[in-house]
Amino acid sequence: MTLTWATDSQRNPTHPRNTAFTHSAPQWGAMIRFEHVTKRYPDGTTAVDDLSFEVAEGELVTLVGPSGCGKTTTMKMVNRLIEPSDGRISVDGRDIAAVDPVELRRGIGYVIQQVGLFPHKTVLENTATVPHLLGWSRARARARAAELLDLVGLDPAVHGPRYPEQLSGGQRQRVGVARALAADPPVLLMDEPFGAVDPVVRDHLQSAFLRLQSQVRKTVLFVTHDIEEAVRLGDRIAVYGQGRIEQFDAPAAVLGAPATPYVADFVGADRGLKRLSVTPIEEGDLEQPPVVRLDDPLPRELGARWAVVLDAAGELHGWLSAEQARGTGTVGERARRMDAWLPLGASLKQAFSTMLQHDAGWIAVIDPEGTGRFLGVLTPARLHEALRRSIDADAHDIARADVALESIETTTPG
Ligand SMILES: Nc1ncnc2c1ncn2[C@@H]1O[C@H](COP(=O)(O)OP(=O)(O)OP(=O)(O)O)[C@@H](O)[C@H]1O
Repeated sequence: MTLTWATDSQRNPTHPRNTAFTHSAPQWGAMIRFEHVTKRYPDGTTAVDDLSFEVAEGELVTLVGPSGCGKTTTMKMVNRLIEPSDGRISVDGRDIAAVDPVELRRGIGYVIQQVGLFPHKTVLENTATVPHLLGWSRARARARAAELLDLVGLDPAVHGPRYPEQLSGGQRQRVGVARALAADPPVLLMDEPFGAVDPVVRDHLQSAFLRLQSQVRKTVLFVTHDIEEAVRLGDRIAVYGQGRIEQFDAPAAVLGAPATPYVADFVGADRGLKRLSVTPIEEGDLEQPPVVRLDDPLPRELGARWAVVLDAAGELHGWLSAEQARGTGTVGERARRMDAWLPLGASLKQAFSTMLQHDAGWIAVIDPEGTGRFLGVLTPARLHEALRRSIDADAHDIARADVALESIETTTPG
């Protein structure tokens, strides 16, 4: 499949997604900028109060907070479904007050909880809606729609001809995402898009969306009231109090150093556990067990309780215990399949959950680039060390920031 979306931010080492535990503002260009934005509704409610923040190009920012704190109002001001009472919002450098709302919305995909698919149109037709409106030829719009369905994990041949009511809730949300992306908008607004599905489906949708975002690198504002979702998806998180942002920071920083007692309370006492979601498995976390090949003769002595079994191409096949190694024949005749594996860069939470799911004492870690190359194994002890590393690194960063601040204060004349 060939996609024409911009992916420059993917290669940019200063991009927020590529710099772990970013505390500072992004160095990449701002795509969405709020400057002193206030929204007062006619009945006197101040939904958003003097809000200023920036979202970098290709960055995914989650807006999280309790019901009624102003998240949806913030989001709807970006595509001018709601007009601010005060302040200025710009998208890609243009003050949106001066942009025709219809033109503005062409560059902004919008995904909401109740997907709002047209019931009398097929999934493929639904997905092709915006390209049609933009005047694309029928063939081009349908080809694009098929490509998008594939990208969100639906088979265009199977699901494309169906009607929305013939899909599950999770599948409908995927169509909603595909439809929002169909005209290739640089900006995506997502308002609790996965709020109406059960936790298991939600988990799948989040994983699928993260994979998708790593390919398409849209600038995303994502509203949720679920701190776990905010932490898992966001490059940075805006934690809302009443109409104001209490903290705007990388997930690890929000978990590691809540800026106010309100944020600490919102994040919850189990924030150490939530940290598992934002700490990736790194190569240095892996152990190197003995390795044998599928067509090797059984080695008799492994020198360990088990060994990893690779196929001729070096891809993970399974494992072999010390007892199984003692017979005669080839490794392939005795090896067991290994289902507990993850790509490098998956979160420690995924690692922990995979261990539990497969009742495995360790998990294999493979190359994330799709080659399937075996890199090493993660054990519970190493998982614990990785978690400690993450906490220590954060404490160190925060201490460093304090030192930097002190030295500015002490060296500033006057
Ligand atoms: N049209 C309106 N008129 C008056 N007040 C409104 C209007 N729309 C929203 N509000 C109020 O503005 C505040 C912020 O609402 P908003 O929908 O932005 O919150 P939210 O954080 O998205 O909440 P939720 O998570 O429940 O969707 C709330 O107090 C809400 O009652």
